[in-house]
Amino acid sequence: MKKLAILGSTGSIGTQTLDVVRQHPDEFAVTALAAGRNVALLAEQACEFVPKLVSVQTKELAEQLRGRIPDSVRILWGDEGALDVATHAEASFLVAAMVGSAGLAPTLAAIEAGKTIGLANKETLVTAGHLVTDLVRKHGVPLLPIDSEHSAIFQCLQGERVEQVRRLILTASGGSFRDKTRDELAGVTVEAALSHPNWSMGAKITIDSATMMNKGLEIIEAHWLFGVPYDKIETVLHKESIIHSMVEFTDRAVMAQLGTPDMRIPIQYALTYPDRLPLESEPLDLIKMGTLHFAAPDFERYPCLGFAYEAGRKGGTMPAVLNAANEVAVSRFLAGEIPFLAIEDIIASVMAKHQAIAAPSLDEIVATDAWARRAAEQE
Ligand SMILES: NC(=O)C1=CN([C@@H]2O[C@H](COP(=O)(O)OP(=O)(O)OC[C@H]3O[C@@H](n4cnc5c(N)ncnc54)[C@H](OP(=O)(O)O)[C@@H]3O)[C@@H](O)[C@H]2O)C=CC1
Ligand SMILES: CC(=O)[C@@H](O)[C@H](O)COP(=O)(O)O
Ligand SMILES: [Mn+2]
Repeated sequence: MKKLAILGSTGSIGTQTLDVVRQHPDEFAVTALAAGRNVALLAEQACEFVPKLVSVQTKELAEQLRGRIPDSVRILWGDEGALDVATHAEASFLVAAMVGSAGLAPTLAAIEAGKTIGLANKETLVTAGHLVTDLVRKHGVPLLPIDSEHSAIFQCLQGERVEQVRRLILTASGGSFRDKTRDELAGVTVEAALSHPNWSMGAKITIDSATMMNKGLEIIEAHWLFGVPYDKIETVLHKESIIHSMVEFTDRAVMAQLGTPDMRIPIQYALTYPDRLPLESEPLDLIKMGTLHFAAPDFERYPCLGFAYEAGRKGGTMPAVLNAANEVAVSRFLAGEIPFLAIEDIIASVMAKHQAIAAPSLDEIVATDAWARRAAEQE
């Protein structure tokens, strides 16, 4: 029985992880759950799975949970609560599915505590890729990708040697505005931006998908997960999201992983790796699909892709700045404060003001993240 802790249990990845657990009650148990503000859903989850520990963002929210969940479930809150969930002694596996760089500290603590990490929270690797990968090596813990593209690449690399990789090819749907020109983007609404053509995901990643910053973050994520340099990481527009990514090897053989767009498949693969288990999910019907489409990404149409390559290649604290500026800009767009195209302007402007620090410590990353957030708020 694998015992799980989940950061972000009330989100899109968190709830789909619990769906996988529901399908395999003899394989998985839930030990600890951390959520943000959704007390009602966390209470339901706690009643259903009866973990040892739950945590929410504030003390007030924790008080709202009391009396609504079994007495045996300990209730914590805040950063400390999330840290205790991530490092709970009885859990061997952490599903890191909080959104944003808030997931970094508890994920680092879980690695230090020897937990296997199922990583959905890509912002963690973008912000502090060198620290996460060094710590994973030091503690000998597996870091298993949940992000669909990285799970695909990970599956394509089974039994292969990374030195024999010619290219990683990340597929990109193009997001909610893929059929619009840049001029048409000026007046788009939050509601339209939140309508992803293929995936049902949290609000932040759905906006990232529309700006293609999601693919930019995924390029940096792939660099750290697979140790492949940026000039060997490419993207291709693939509007059906059926091929989840590809690897080209030195002999020009290309491996691809395909499937219906259902995140429970990569989530379950991380949970069961190196085994596989059955999963109740829509089968892929290529005959019904008929055709799959591919196109080159246009860096003028999607400047965030270029920002991500620039930040990744510059390294040091620059990816943390890219990420923090993006997080603030996306939340300002979601709040109706700025237009869609201002997201890109804010990121470019904050990056231009930053002098990257090489090989930063955690304290330097945390300080830089805070600086970039303030700068992005003031733009
Ligand atoms: N959704 C998807 O299909 C995919 C997501 N990812 C990545 O996975 C991560 C999660 O995405 P997704 O599930 O879509 O996001 P959601 O917005 O759906 O969920 C985010 C989760 O994090 C919780 N949370 C947010 N802030 C805090 C905080 N400060 N402290 C504790 N908990 C917090 C939320 O709690 P609450 O709702 O209770 O406030 C919620 O449980 C992201 O990094 C995303 O990029 C990667 C690939 C695919
Ligand atoms: C499901 C998943 O992994 C997302 O990151 C998804 O890939 C977003 O789609 P696009 O960024 O390709 O629009
Ligand atoms: Mn992805």
